[in-house]
Amino acid sequence: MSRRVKLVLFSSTCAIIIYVLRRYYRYVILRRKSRITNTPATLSVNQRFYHQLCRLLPILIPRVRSDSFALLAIHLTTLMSRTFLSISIAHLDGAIVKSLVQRNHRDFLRTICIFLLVSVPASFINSFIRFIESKLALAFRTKLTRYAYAAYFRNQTYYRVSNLDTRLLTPDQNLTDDIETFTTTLTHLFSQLTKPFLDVALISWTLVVMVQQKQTARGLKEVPVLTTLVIFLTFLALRKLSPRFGKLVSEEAKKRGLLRFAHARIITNAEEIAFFDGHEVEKTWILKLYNQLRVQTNAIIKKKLWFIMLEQFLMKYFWHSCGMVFIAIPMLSYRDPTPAEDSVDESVGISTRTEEYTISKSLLQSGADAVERIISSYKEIAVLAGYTNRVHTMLHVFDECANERYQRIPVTTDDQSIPAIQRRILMNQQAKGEIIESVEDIIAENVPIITPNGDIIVESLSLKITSAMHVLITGPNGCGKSSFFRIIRGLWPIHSGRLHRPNPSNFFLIPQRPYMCPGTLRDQIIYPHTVDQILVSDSDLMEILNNVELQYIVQREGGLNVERDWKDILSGGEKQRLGLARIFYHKPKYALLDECTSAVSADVEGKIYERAKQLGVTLLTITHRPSLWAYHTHLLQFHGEGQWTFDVLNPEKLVTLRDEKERLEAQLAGIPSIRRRLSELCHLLGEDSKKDKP
Ligand SMILES: Nc1ncnc2c1ncn2[C@@H]1O[C@H](COP(=O)(O)OP(=O)(O)OP(=O)(O)O)[C@@H](O)[C@H]1O
Repeated sequence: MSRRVKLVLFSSTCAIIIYVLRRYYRYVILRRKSRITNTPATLSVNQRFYHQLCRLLPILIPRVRSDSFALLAIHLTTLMSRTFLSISIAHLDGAIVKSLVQRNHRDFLRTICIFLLVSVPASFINSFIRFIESKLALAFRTKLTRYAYAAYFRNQTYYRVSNLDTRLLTPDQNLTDDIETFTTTLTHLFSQLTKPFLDVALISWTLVVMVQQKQTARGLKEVPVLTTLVIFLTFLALRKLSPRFGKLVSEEAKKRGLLRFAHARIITNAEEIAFFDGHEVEKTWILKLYNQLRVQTNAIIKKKLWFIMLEQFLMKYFWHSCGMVFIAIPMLSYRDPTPAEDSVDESVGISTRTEEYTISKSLLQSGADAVERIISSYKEIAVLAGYTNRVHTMLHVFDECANERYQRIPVTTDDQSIPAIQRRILMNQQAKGEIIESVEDIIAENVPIITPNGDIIVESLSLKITSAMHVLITGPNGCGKSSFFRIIRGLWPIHSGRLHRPNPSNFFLIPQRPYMCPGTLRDQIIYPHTVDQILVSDSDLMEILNNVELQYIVQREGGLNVERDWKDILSGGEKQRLGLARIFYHKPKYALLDECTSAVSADVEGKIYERAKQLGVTLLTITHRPSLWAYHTHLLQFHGEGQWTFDVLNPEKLVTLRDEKERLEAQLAGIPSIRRRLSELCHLLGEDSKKDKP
């Protein structure tokens, strides 16, 4: 090896080592910084990205004997065969040119025929690569979607993610678009990168073999070193100047999700918006979100413009010039033939050199294309980093929420006037209350009711509800009645104290606006059971509908098996009664009734309550309706500002108190008109009112 080559090799190695060390140092500093500030590190191609990707890959390829692994193996084999085909096509190219220069008709026809024969599998393989790439992307997507759905529907994560945690603004988008884009980008990159790497390896090998066969040509040995150096320097320049595509596309995806969420909200609340004529407000809001998305997309387009320009200059024109120089070195340094060699037929020498030139040019061209693809996929890798982060964060948040570790926008507070328990919540510390599963009773021992935002509604609640009690829950708006249900059903965490309660399956909530699931009328009654889990016959279902005075609906809609958009075709009262029918099907230990009869007539309401009590269901009812007092034995009253009382309910006493309250209210309502009349009389008589005299 000459001194010049050694020097070039040494300086290239030093440059690579310095580069790797600098990258590592930057990663360590970034990690430390993100730990201190509790913020995620920047979204770029770094150790964090590799770490996240490595955690996702086992989900995509769980076992060697999985369909995704088989597809991956087929894909890799196909990519390899295409590389071999490219090399043989380059050799065939050279042979065609050689036969042309030699004017050898037979060889020319033979090589053309071989070329045509090779092009048949080559075309098939090209199309097959796309086919297998799509299949692989679909297999990855299916695996990841199934995994994510399992996590999303575990331990009420779907509720916790939206209500108790603020990290995922649009989980619907994470579960659909993000997973799809992540898997397609990953699969595409696999093809984009595997083939060029194979190409570079095999082409370099072929070129090195050719170089070794041409020991006589000066300058040939430096070509591989110089090529590597040019490629490395180009990579460094592009790496340094590349915008942060990962962060940009991740932001874009977030904004797209918010826009979609706003559209979904309009569809859900279309009737209310139409009644209010609220379209202008909604349009302004939607346009604002769209504009935010437009600005972000525009920023990406602009950044891409100059970056692609730079890429094109370096990898197309600069490399082309370098390639021509490298090919020219051995050609120009070709020494004159010795007298012995002179005897060889000169036309054979020229044709061989032309063949070698064509092969080298073709191979160098393919090699350059391959390296160009590797380097330009840096952009795509950055995009992949953005989506990897979104998918990884989604799964991480699902996991944390399932294990009751929530995060809202973190607030660091030393304000001593804030109660310690609230400070803990604001600083995202884990709930410390204790839940003990009991057989029958609900016993709360100093349990506070605290919203996910950390607002303390009730500081400490202690009571015992047995299955023989039917509890009426009343109080002003926002005092914590529904929150009490959320606490005993386990939707909200308990931050201190102790709660004994039966297994959550013993509770059944009927809200004011019951959820109508997609499916048949039968599905509505048995929800959340499916037809495979059904416990009763059709005649029992008719009996259930009879209990809520809804049997006519079967005839009206055309049977139990008919599918409708039940949310739209039933009236408010019918929906409430259908919701109540679920109690008669499931017969839970505790029915949590949250103003669920507000649109039901009093006589039907009474019948439903009586029937439910006969079935042995314990009723916990939130209501403002006095007509329901008669069906309850105890009263839990929230008075607001954290005050509450729990006592035996005496309906007669309550009726008397209510009558007195209504009488006083009526008297007070009359006072302004009495005052007005009095001042008129004073004016007519020209006298002062006695009331004004001291
Ligand atoms: N998911 C949530 N995140 C944060 N705060 C919430 C959440 N849900 C309810 N709250 C707050 O908790 C407080 C109590 O709400 P809750 O629904 O228990 O009231 P309520 O007594 O049932 O009122 P109403 O009679 O109006 O239904 C309210 O101030 C409300 O703003």
